[in-house]
Amino acid sequence: MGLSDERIPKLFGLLLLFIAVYLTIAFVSYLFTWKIDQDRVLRFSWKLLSEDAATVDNWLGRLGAFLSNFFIYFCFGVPSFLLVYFVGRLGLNRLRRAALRPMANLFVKLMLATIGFSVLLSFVFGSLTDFPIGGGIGDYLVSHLSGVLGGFGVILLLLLLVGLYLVFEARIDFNGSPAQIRADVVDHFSSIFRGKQPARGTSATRNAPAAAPAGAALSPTLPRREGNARILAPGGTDDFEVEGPQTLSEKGLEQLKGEQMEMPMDSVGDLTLVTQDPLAVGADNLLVADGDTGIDTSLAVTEENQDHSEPYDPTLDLPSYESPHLQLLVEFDNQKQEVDRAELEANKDQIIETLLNYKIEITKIRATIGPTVTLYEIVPAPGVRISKIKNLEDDIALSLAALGIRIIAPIPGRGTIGIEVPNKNPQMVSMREVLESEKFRTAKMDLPLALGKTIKNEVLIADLAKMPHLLVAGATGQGKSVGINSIIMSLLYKKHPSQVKLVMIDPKKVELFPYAKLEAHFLAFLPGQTEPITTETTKVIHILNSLCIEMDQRYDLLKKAAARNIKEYNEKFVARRLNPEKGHKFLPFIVLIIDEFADLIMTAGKEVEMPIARLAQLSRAVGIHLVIATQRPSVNIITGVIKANFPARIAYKVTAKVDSRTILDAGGADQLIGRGDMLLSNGGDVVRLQGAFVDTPEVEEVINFIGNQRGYVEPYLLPEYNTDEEMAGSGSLSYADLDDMFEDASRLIISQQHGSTSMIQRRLKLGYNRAGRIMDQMEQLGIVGPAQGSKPREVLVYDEMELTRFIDDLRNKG
Ligand SMILES: Nc1ncnc2c1ncn2[C@@H]1O[C@H](COP(=O)(O)OP(=O)(O)OP(=O)(O)O)[C@@H](O)[C@H]1O
Repeated sequence: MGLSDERIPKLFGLLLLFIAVYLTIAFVSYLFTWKIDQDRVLRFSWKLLSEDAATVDNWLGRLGAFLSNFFIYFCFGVPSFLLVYFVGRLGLNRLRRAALRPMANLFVKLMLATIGFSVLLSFVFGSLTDFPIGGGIGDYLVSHLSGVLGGFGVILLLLLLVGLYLVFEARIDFNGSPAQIRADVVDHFSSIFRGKQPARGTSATRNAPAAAPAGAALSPTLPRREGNARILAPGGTDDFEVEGPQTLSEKGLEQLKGEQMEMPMDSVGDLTLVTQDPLAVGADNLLVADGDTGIDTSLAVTEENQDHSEPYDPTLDLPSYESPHLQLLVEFDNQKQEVDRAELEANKDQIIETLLNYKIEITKIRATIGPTVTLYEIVPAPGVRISKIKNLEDDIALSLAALGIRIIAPIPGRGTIGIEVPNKNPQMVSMREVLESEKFRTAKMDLPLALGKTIKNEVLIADLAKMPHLLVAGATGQGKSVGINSIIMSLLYKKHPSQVKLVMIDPKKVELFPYAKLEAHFLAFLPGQTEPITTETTKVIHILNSLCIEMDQRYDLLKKAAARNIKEYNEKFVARRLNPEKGHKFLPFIVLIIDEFADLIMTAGKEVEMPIARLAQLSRAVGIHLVIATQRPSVNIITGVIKANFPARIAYKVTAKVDSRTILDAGGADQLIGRGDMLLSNGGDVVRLQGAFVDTPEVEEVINFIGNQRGYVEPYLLPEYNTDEEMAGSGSLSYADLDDMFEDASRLIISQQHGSTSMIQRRLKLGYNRAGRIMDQMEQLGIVGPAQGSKPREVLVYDEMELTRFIDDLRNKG
């Protein structure tokens, strides 16, 4: 029986945990038994282990006595406990199969701390006690240092070391008040011990964009080294000076010469952060600030229940639910793929030459190596106009003639030009590595999506809740289905079934089919629906309208709770300030996923388009978000109405520039290279990403893992949508019956969201009777609610497009 790869690190982890516990007990015991045991241990040394005659008092026997004496007496004294802590952490790390790199960092830090503390303890307490408090190493260093620096000098040295640590590692800003500085220091150390990335800088500056560390720089004036090609790992950055003075960054080259730079894929190494990435917009930039939800809550009646017992925990509905673990996903071993120095040089030369052909001189080229493409950022010579390069974009691309060249002229916010050239050996970005990344694991977003990696190898996590809807388009076979799966996987990995529900629509009946197994956990559908994934167009229309009703109902709940959005509402509910007996309930986010909406638009047109538009316009505040995908990026599918309501868009490779324009309002998607290479646009910024890859078997593993667990007894049902009722409402009314001013009056009422007859009278200069008749017609069509005495009527339609649909329907009925 062989052990699978997966189990070996776990076994190792368990062993390390055992060692950590063993050493802890032995060390604690040493504190009490050292005096009695020390003679015996020193007498026998390591022979103690085989000397049956020797007896010791250490709670863990001769081995315990030997090891604790070795570490505490001979080595580091009491700070030896820090090393035991490290062994424990390493054990946990192996057990969870997390990234190893942070462990190396932790080891270095703990080692330095151990030595530092042993010196400190020896120095301060060494002469006061017989106990080897700072250990042999601490005593040795203190005796030598005091000889050289004197006692006072040692104190100063220790203070200097502490100061250096606080300035360089903890990045404490000493400008703050003493309390603030203290809080930052405590924060820093506690985050180390909690195993988080230590907090750096002050609480005030911590959220500011990271300062850019210096990067590696290479000069093209250096001899070419083909044949002796230096290897650069993806994410590395290279500068080439074309002319002009050598820059300081030359130093970087000297340090890097002949070295092989490898970067772990789950982190952004120093090299990648040479500059604030001109293209890669971090997740924060993608987030749209919570806007006004349009609900006037000032008059709303708050139904607050003053029960301040334990907060409500929605996850207790399924208390034993276990989120899928990362081992269900495949770990790709592709860290070895690198970009060849010769490849970089050749591309650089070709770019310079091509530009020279067009009489464009440049002063500097910098290369940033991403997983799929390398970005060459060019600084044009003074006097060269960016517009000239922009105009020559197509010619330049043609001259460079490699598939997938994209020119960004200029890179937004910088006076430079970007040329992206595909790497010979593109690197796969696995779902597992993005989900495993610190960024995803610590993401505090409502609906985090791990989309892939930027040109700088940074994992990009976007919050769907803030997008707030996503349009995904691209030609067939370029990665759209994989992309949709990675979006769903992100949610499944991060969320409990009580927190998010998925409504899935799949007219092609293939892509989303496996998710049916999540029926009792993550899916939401209509009552009486036999297949949890909706495929038929008529059902799709029902489900979309049902979601509109769900949205309206949620708005009502929010209004009653005087909450502006789902977050505020749920916060109140969790704090038990809303009474469930009055209809309040915890509201999960709802994500509607439509894989291939082209077929729907083609067959049902406005009937599908309008509820999608209505949802997209209004559903954000109540936690309903849409992800719609198509492989037919033409204007009759991605209509103006759809586009206007989906600011966040993903484009995979398309065949023609016009398709790219249809999706993104910009070219570029036609120059992608496929296989998950994509552009993410969020209201203007376009970021190139290599999408995370997840294969169907992996998806199935995750689905089975969840599906085989106990789920809800009742699935999450959306409100009934009854077309008959709607028909009955307008049944007696035909288009011809409508008043000539009906449309104008309705538009007025909807735009003002104020259902008053006197307003129609006043604004449209109509008599009382006529205005009243129009109001009745509106009620019959369900545009406004019934009369409420002297109060204005409730307006039931939120936007004019919905009105257009009503009127079109009526007109078509004749
Ligand atoms: N992120 C990715 N990384 C690497 N390869 C990918 C990635 N995404 C897709 N591919 C490759 O491209 C192939 C097609 O991807 P996918 O099935 O997602 O395309 P699609 O656009 O959905 O196609 P269709 O429209 O026919 O369903 C995959 O089988 C895979 O080999």
